[in-house]
Amino acid sequence: MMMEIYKEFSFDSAHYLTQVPDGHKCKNMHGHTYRLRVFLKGKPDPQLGWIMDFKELKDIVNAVIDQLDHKLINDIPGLENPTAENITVWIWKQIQPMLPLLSRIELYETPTTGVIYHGEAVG
Ligand SMILES: Nc1nc2c(c(=O)[nH]1)N=C([C@H](O)[C@H](O)COP(=O)(O)OP(=O)(O)OP(=O)(O)O)CN2
Ligand SMILES: [Zn+2]
Repeated sequence: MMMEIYKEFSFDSAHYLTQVPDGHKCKNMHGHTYRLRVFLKGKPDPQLGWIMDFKELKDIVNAVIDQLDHKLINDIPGLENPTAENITVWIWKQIQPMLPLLSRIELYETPTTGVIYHGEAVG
């Protein structure tokens, strides 16, 4: 029985976009309360009755989010142009090696804007 589980996180960060034209509002430093949903896909273990312990998932993702929370994201190597798209791929690359069942992440930059990413197909 295949299922998806998810856990939601949030972090508060500052950023500015480096590649937008002069005059674009996002060239100015500003902040967001980002919301992140991390999805895992798999079959529940018959004994434990779960795909993965939410607590274990929380600890893995929080260790990565701690690098972003209350930071200027532009200062982080690889995130010099921190669009929602680039932050999403960065988070995926950080957590995927520890989460083999990772199926999708969703990053919401505002209540009305976000990115959904399924990773790159292997091969
Ligand atoms: N494709 C993308 N477009 C934009 C990004 C992005 O990361 N990817 N980022 C920004 C800004 O950083 C910021 O998110 C502003 O976005 P916007 O939706 O304009 O935010 P508002 O809060 O002003 O939106 P309202 O719906 O008007 O309140 C811009 N674009
Ligand atoms: Zn922004």
